Amino acid sequence: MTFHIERARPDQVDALCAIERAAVELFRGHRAWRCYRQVSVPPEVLREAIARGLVWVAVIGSGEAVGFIWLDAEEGGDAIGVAEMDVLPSHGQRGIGAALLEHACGWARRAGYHRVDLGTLADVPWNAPFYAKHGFQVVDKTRPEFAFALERDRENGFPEDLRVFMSRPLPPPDLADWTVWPAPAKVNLFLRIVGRRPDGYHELQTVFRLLDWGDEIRLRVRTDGGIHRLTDVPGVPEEADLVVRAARLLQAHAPAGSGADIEVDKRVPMGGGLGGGSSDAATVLVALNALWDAGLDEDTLAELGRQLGADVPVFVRGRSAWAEGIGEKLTPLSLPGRWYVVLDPHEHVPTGALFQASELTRNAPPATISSFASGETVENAFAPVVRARHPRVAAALDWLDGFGRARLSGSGACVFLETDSVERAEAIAERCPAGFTAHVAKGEDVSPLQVALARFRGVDGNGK
Ligand SMILES: C[C@@](CO)(OP(=O)(O)O)[C@H](O)COP(=O)(O)OP(=O)(O)OC[C@H]1O[C@@H](n2ccc(N)nc2=O)[C@H](O)[C@@H]1O
Ligand SMILES: Nc1ncnc2c1ncn2[C@@H]1O[C@H](COP(=O)(O)OP(=O)(O)O)[C@@H](O)[C@H]1O
Repeated sequence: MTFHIERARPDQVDALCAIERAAVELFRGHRAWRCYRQVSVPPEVLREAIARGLVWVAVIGSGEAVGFIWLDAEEGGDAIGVAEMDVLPSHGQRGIGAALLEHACGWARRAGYHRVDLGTLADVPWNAPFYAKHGFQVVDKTRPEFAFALERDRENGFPEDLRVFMSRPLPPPDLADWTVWPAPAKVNLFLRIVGRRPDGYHELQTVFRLLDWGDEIRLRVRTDGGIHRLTDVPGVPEEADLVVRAARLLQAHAPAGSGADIEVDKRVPMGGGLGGGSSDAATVLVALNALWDAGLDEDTLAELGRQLGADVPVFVRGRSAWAEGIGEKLTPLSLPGRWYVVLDPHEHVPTGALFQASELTRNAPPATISSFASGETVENAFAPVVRARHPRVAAALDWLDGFGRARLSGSGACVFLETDSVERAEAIAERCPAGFTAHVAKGEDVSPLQVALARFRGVDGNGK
């Protein structure tokens, strides 16, 4: 039987939960059975992992998913964990688990991770012995990174003596092959327009909150100077794509012959006010600067970014920030830990046209960081204009307003609500009306791109 491995889709969540339930049946009679029977994969958490590209499925000819692997980046640092791997018992013994494991480890290596960790059972042949065959070694279970998992085991009554933690070191990524980079989305926690420059651009004040969710950019260095985008982005021709424009802009500063193949996994809605295109461009600038050994400093990269779009510098610098000017004068902020329900009304709002709207308030009195921090300043100058012109966005704001204070991000069309806990954000997202799409994302002070860059730098220790 042939199968292939691909990224899981959100509509496969139920099928994957069913695979997990079926796989657990193999533990009947084992000491872990009682615990496995009671605790199952939370679908909403799995859905969030799928949205972050951390789940892969094995699919057979009929299109049926028969196994999956789920990586968990929560551990932080240079390691990534295997949260779950299951294959339908009816499809066991066919190398599907091994292929899923290799696929996920290959991705982790290309993303610059140094190690894959997992927790499993010592005495079950398809657990620890299987992983040992695939390069994992038992490690000290008192290591701090396993404390949380052990605590959960205790709560769930899991047989602690049979629990082992295993690690597989990953070789450094081959920098001449594909490498994988995050391009996080942002929301604007408020947005005020305080003036207009002679060139027509608007002076604004905003707070950019970077998120832990976004697009994925894959890069493969070329030595013939070619810049090629290998994936289609609907509505964006190759030459107009900000990833291609960013690479070309950087080329002038890179060693002769520097080129790249580029793949983009678009997850962030385009023209949604979440800065997806700007973030893609920033990721290309930052990652190719490292891969090409171009040696540009952050200020120079941010200036190149500004030439591509007002929102690009914040993604290059990679800190949630208070912004002024056209969005390029940035003061990093350390913001409280918050989660966001981001609602996509599936509407395209043209940024340029909104900035030209005659009814836009463009002479607001300047706000201060303290008025923002006190919660007094949360409005978005575009919101009344977008509400009046785009009824779908107005409907999304009204629905989300039912749970708290909904806000527009940037010039829209996406709207969001800030919450104190991931559980509350997920509970709201679960109730998302048909016709809108909800995403749950965590606010980050430091961009996942900077975290990835640090991982890659750690690979050879010389700043590459
Ligand atoms: C409104 C914001 C808020 O974060 O975000 P989005 O809604 O795009 O995410 C940004 O200011 C958008 O930045 P970005 O999308 O990079 O804008 P650009 O490509 O530079 O400009 C698009 C058009 O918007 C207008 N523009 C943009 C920024 C600015 N400060 N003043 C402007 O007048 C210009 O007419 C420009 O032609
Ligand atoms: N890689 C890209 N991803 C998304 N949009 C892109 C890209 N390259 C160019 N664009 C163009 O930039 C526009 C704005 O994109 P985006 O940054 O996603 O939204 P926003 O500026 O509203 O936050 C899109 O409508 C698209 O035409």
